[in-house]
Amino acid sequence: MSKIIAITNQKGGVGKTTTSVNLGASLASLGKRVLLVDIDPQGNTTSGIGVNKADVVNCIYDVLINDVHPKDAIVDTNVPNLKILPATIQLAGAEIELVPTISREVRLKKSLQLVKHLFDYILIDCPPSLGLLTINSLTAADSVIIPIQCEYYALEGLSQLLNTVRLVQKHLNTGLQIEGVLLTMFDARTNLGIQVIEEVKKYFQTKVYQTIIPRNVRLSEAPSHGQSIVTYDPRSKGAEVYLELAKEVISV
Ligand SMILES: Nc1ncnc2c1ncn2[C@@H]1O[C@H](COP(=O)(O)OP(=O)(O)OP(=O)(O)O)[C@@H](O)[C@H]1O
Ligand SMILES: [Mg+2]
Repeated sequence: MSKIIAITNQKGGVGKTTTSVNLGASLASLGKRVLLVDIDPQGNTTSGIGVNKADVVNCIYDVLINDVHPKDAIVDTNVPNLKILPATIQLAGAEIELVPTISREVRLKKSLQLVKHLFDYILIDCPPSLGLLTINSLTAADSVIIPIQCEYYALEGLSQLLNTVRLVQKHLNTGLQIEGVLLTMFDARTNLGIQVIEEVKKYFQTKVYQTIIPRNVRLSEAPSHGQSIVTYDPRSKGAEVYLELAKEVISV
């Protein structure tokens, strides 16, 4: 059975893209057929997995706005079992161009329905906003993973995100669930990180993944080499924890 998971948090720089790429590659290394959907105009997942944006013929923009079939936009990555529907800067216009279009919130859902059967997991890397691209992602998804950075302002804005999830559940996608909450960039040397973990666990309880992603320099280096951690440094702590997370995701 295939599952569409949106990796979302409107807060910037919390580890959405790092999680999309490395969870995706880890699931693929466990034999799952995975599609990454880059719906962030920054296109960090696209470049981070080694796709040269200049070579992209059709991107997610063409799928959302020009009715291009997703099969004509999906490309292979350097990881077996892992494909990507890439984003380029063209997508920056989509947020505004979608506003007057018919069924603007369900465009991604309709497109992904056409290819869902080809994959075990579809991971959508959301932009840091709650605009129409994120609404499309939440409408298309079966569930959401919310990465939360282990730092002081971590919980700020979370009620707004959860409110958006509730609104989408009410009006657009009644089946939408919270897949899990992922603590990222944990630094064991600070008390603050431990406090954030306690607070997030108090709030989300069993929804919080056992796997906590620590700060790991190899994870931050990998994208500049166009690689996931699975191929960049499979022996690193970063590779180990994302593999653990993949096993947790599969186990539910
Ligand atoms: N566990 C980690 N250890 C070290 N660096 C990390 C880790 N996770 C993410 N980073 C780095 O932190 C920065 C932000 O991470 P990332 O791009 O994944 O966040 P994001 O939520 O996708 O950001 P945006 O909101 O801009 O899309 C990046 O430079 C990334 O390499
Ligand atoms: Mg990102």
